[in-house]
Amino acid sequence: MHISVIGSGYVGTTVAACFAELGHKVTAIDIDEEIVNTLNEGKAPIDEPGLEDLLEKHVGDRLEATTSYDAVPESDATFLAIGTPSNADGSIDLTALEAAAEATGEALAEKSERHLVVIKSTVTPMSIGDVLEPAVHRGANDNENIEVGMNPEFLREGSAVSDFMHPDKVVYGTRSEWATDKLHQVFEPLLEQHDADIVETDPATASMIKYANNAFLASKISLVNDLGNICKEFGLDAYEVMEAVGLDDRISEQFLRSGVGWGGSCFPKDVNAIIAAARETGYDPALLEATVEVNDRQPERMLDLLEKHVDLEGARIAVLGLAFKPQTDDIRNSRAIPTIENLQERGAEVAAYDPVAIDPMRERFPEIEYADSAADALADADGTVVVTDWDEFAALDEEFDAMKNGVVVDGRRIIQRRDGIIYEGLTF
Ligand SMILES: NC(=O)c1ccc[n+]([C@@H]2O[C@H](COP(=O)([O-])OP(=O)(O)OC[C@H]3O[C@@H](n4cnc5c(N)ncnc54)[C@H](O)[C@@H]3O)[C@@H](O)[C@H]2O)c1
Ligand SMILES: O=c1ccn([C@@H]2O[C@H](COP(=O)(O)OP(=O)(O)O[C@H]3O[C@H](CO)[C@@H](O)[C@H](O)[C@H]3O)[C@@H](O)[C@H]2O)c(=O)[nH]1
Repeated sequence: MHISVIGSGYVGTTVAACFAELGHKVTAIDIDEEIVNTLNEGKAPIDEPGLEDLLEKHVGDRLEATTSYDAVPESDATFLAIGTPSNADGSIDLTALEAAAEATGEALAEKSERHLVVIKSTVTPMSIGDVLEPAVHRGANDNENIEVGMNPEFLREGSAVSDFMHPDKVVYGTRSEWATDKLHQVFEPLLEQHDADIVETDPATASMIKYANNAFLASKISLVNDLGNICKEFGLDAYEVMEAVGLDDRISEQFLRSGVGWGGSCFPKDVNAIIAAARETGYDPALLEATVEVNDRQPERMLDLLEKHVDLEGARIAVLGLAFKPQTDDIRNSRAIPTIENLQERGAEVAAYDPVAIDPMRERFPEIEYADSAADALADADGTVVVTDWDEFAALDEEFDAMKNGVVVDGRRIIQRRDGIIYEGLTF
């Protein structure tokens, strides 16, 4: 099949490269010329394990990038993977996606065969029928050959390629059997090599499945953090407790790591978006609001623990980890951001370190010190907070001896306890 993928960010680039790996011919379309040029050199515009290998293999052969929508009508199906950021009130901003949907429609106005336009972006259920379908049809001058479907994406950053190639489920949100068959043709090569559940439903339900998935996972972590805070008050180790709880199949051992909370480009945006969409109907989503509240409190709790040992006014505090999770340089909604802000409010001087995410954080906080290594950040520090669970932090040992005052507050349970440090786990 020939597939056009509109938007070459985290999702679009991964999807385009993986579709090519599955044997499809792919045209990746983005309005950003720099991204398009990078892709056409066989390089990845984002840092994801395995992505560049796929691009090197397929660019110039099955995969091509362009800023033009000309290839859209020549393709058999079009996937839209455009960002859906948050508005100030938490609702999603559909401006960029709506523009791309309309441009896709325009490119398909004269097409005489049926064509499926698939929303890959995360969008609230009502926005498909209310905004995106009308945008595609408006652009296409109501060409009746054009149909819109929804295929939510569940990949995680840091393991995007592997997650895409090994999904638990593939969701087809369509309005016709023809569209379901078309989506199945796209995913057949993947499903031949990997056994995944197929969910066939309508577009609005498909998009709600995505929100319910993320809201559930974020709430699971917030619940574990709430229980973890209680464990800490009782002098108990939440990790020991949750390891046993996770043995219950109904709960599962995944996403039970308590600590400084969840960040990234999805959980905060998506939980707030579904809260905002629910409120618009008049419903009060009390549990999801608590999910956000517990998460917002964790960085402050970490600093309260630090302040039990160190007067933060004028103190030098090492912040280990800036990315929202390991294996990525993405700092969007990283827990490091409220941690640094909070340290600054309490009068501390910050010495920050991350193996890959210093450059993006420098744009957000140009005024703080960035160390070249964890050891440099720790040298002469009055205290340390651990925000991201990078493996290299687990290997730290005598580096702690260079601290002025060896207080370590571990927000991810990654640091080995040793003589010479005063260790405080956030929930253990
Ligand atoms: N990042 C993830 O891990 C992830 C996982 C699952 C779902 N999602 C969802 O997928 C969607 C995309 O997320 P992302 O992180 O890839 O976004 P992103 O911001 O990284 O990428 C979006 C891309 O779209 C391009 N673009 C904007 N307008 C365009 C237009 N009119 N035509 C062509 N290209 C255009 C931008 O230049 C950018 O490269 C969002 O709805 C997000 O919630 C993201
Ligand atoms: O037990 C855990 C697991 C995760 N986290 C934190 O949760 C956040 C999100 O982690 P993760 O889910 O691994 O990364 P994302 O790339 O944000 O992926 C989520 O968001 C994507 C975008 O919607 C979805 O596609 C994925 O299925 C969903 O896991 C990170 O800050 C993690 O540190 C914890 O605190 N404890």
